[in-house]
Amino acid sequence: MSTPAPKTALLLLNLGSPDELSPAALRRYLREFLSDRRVIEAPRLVWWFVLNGVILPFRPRKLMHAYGNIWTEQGSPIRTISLQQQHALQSELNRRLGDGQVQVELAMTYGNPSITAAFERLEQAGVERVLVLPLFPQYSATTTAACFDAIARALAGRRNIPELRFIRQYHEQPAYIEALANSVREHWQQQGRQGHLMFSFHGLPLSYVEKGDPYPRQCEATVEAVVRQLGLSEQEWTLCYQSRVGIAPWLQPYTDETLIEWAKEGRSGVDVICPGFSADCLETLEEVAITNKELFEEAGGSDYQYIPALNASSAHIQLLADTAVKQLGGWLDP
Ligand SMILES: C=CC1=C(C)c2cc3[nH]c(cc4nc(cc5[nH]c(cc1n2)c(C)c5CCC(=O)O)C(CCC(=O)O)=C4C)c(C)c3C=C
Ligand SMILES: [Fe+2]
Ligand SMILES: [Fe+2]
Repeated sequence: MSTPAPKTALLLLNLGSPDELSPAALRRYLREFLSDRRVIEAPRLVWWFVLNGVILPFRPRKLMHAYGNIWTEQGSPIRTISLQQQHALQSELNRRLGDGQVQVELAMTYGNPSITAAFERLEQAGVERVLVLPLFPQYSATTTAACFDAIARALAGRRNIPELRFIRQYHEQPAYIEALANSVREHWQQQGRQGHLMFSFHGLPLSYVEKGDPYPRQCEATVEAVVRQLGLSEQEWTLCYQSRVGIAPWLQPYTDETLIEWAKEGRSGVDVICPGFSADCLETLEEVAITNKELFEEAGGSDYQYIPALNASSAHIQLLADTAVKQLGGWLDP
């Protein structure tokens, strides 16, 4: 009889969200998130004054209203949806590989459930091999590499660390492209098709890209593949970047400014999809689906629709399972 393979886990990572809807919880979350050097590259001393003197005293109160618009009884949507993804993926991997072959865990880079707590649970379960899947399809140092650093920090000082594999990106994976294209087609069937399809991605400071972050090239590759599948002409789609913070230039064109410009030009009818967000969150549900719609309509536009993220849809779970299984090669019982 051969010895069974060491126990294996799949660790899903997303960005994180405040624990509760209160200024104190928001401040705690923002402090952790915006203290990460992967996210903010400004000189430390300057940033310390900006964070403690400008951002933390004022932004939590402003964000209370934004989060209040999307908060549910279960809490923040990104956390609820990520938990649904974890459970659905656990069932799918049990079905594909057999019960108990791979334990699926969830953690957030910032806040809870924390990466440290996830590794503690895995250690208690006797897991010796961990495949890490950051739920960011397009690689960026600000997100994917921040996950890597957070894992290293969580394991620092441990005597026994597990064997690790790390998935860097899946922006061009055929199943991802197909899931996005199908979600657009389904939306068109159910809600009607608007004249233009906008792809809106979270932005990045331009200086990060100039220093070598490949993120925008990967966003472009995703969009090119999806529009090819949908058979769209150049005039039927636009790629934009949203959610900029601060006064430095970020990736352009900006989503909000583009929408206002279109509305002023008398162009109406736009479907917006956000392929970089694997779960709906503040930036999609509040910024894109509510605030940007209001901006568009106030500037004279009409017929604006948001296409939900892939979330815990069957197509999404299948593609995440495919991605994981491919990377688990050699780790499982034959
Ligand atoms: C200021 C720097 C920021 C960079 C760089 C950045 C990159 C980046 N972020 C995401 C995904 C998400 N960001 C979210 C919220 C959010 N992002 C920033 C700042 C930067 N993000 C802030 C300050 C916040 C908090 C809200 C706000 O103050 O506006 C979220 C949503 C979390 C939630 O609770 O729902 C996600 C998801 C990506 C993918 C990305 C780079 C590619
Ligand atoms: Fe962000
Ligand atoms: Fe935002």
